[in-house]
Amino acid sequence: MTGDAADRLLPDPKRPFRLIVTGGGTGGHTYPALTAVRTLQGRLAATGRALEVLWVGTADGLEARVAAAEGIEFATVATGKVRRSRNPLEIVSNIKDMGRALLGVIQARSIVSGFRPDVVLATGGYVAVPVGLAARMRRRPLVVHEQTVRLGLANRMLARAATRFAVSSESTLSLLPESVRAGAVVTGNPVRPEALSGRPERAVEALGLHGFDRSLPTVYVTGGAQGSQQINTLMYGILPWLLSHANVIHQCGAANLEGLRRDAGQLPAELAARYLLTGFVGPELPDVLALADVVISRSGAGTIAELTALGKAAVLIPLASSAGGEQEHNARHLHEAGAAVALLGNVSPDGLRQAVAPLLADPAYRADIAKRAMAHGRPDAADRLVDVVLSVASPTDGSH
Ligand SMILES: CC(=O)N[C@H]1[C@@H](OP(=O)(O)OP(=O)(O)OC[C@H]2O[C@@H](n3ccc(=O)[nH]c3=O)[C@H](O)[C@@H]2O)O[C@H](CO)[C@@H](O)[C@@H]1O
Repeated sequence: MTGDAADRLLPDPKRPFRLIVTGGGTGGHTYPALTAVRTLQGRLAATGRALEVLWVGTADGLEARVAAAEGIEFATVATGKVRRSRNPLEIVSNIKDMGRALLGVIQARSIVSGFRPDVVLATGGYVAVPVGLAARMRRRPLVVHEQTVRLGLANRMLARAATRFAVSSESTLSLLPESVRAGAVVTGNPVRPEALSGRPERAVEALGLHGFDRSLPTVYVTGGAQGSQQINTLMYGILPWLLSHANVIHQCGAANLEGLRRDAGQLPAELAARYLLTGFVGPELPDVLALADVVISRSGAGTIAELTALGKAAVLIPLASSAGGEQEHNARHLHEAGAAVALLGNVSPDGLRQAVAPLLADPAYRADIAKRAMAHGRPDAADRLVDVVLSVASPTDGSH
């Protein structure tokens, strides 16, 4: 949709567009929400219109910190976790949580009535449930977005309340109730715009990678936001070999950094010069991705969205216990399309070495996988989601 469409939806161009965004708990729910907000803001600004945003989340979730850092107004509601258990102790917790969930709905109703949003955008996590239900009760348009191929519990609960249900992958459509599927739309998973515009040289400067041998390929190893002990262990099984063929940036998770630093201290100096070990890659992430020729990674939804939007050759080692096996699904799906190399089941250091070696040795093979990966990317996912938000927008008439 263009700015013209936004004009049609908001007869009074001076009146700011009002959005309630809700979702959080983890980065997976938080960052796509933030990207959608920023994209909507940009689209409205292009037509000279302001955006008023209220983020409804939990005080201890990542979304509270992100909203504060971005200067987004923030409100909290009570949330309750729903467990499926017959354990008597858990039943007591469940009753308490149901009470909190009810309180959350009452609080959310009052927030929605007070803010009078043109649209409510929910991106998953427990907190999205009361806010989504309140949107329905107050008859405000509700857009629900699912990031992963499997439906999260919160989104399953909200599916029937949604005005439009947006998913990141075609394969999720069949999991939606039939009545919801008809109006569902595949947008992809919004990738923060800066992730797509990294520059290799900036990574070298910012991270002090002056010992890297630029005639060799660079491998970025990542275990997702928390790091992965499985990937760390595999890496230390192949590290001297890997460093004799490549430069390596290894994101190991903040909690694992100290222990691995001691092991890295054993590397010969000429190999150590080509190795950067870090707990978490912060604002340099886009530049690190730009520098990487090969990525060894978990297959969480956010990472997959970035790697495919950019077109990166990747070896994927899914987290076996991810909800509904979604990481395994992501990895297998790309592997079957020749768009990544997936290592499933019990992975050995030798298995990893055999998967990585041809990617390092053969730039044409690497480029082919990268090209196929890119065919799965949706760099315009945030724009598509914003299209959906604008298409359901209904100006409030003050009667709610
Ligand atoms: C352990 C777990 O429950 N994982 C889930 C979690 O993954 P998790 O949040 O770990 O992984 P995702 O791949 O979704 O997102 C990670 C995000 O953090 C960024 N990043 C990562 C490391 C780093 O050092 N710096 C950095 O900025 C990545 O670029 C990416 O944008 O939510 C995802 C849903 O979205 C799910 O698919 C995963 O199964």
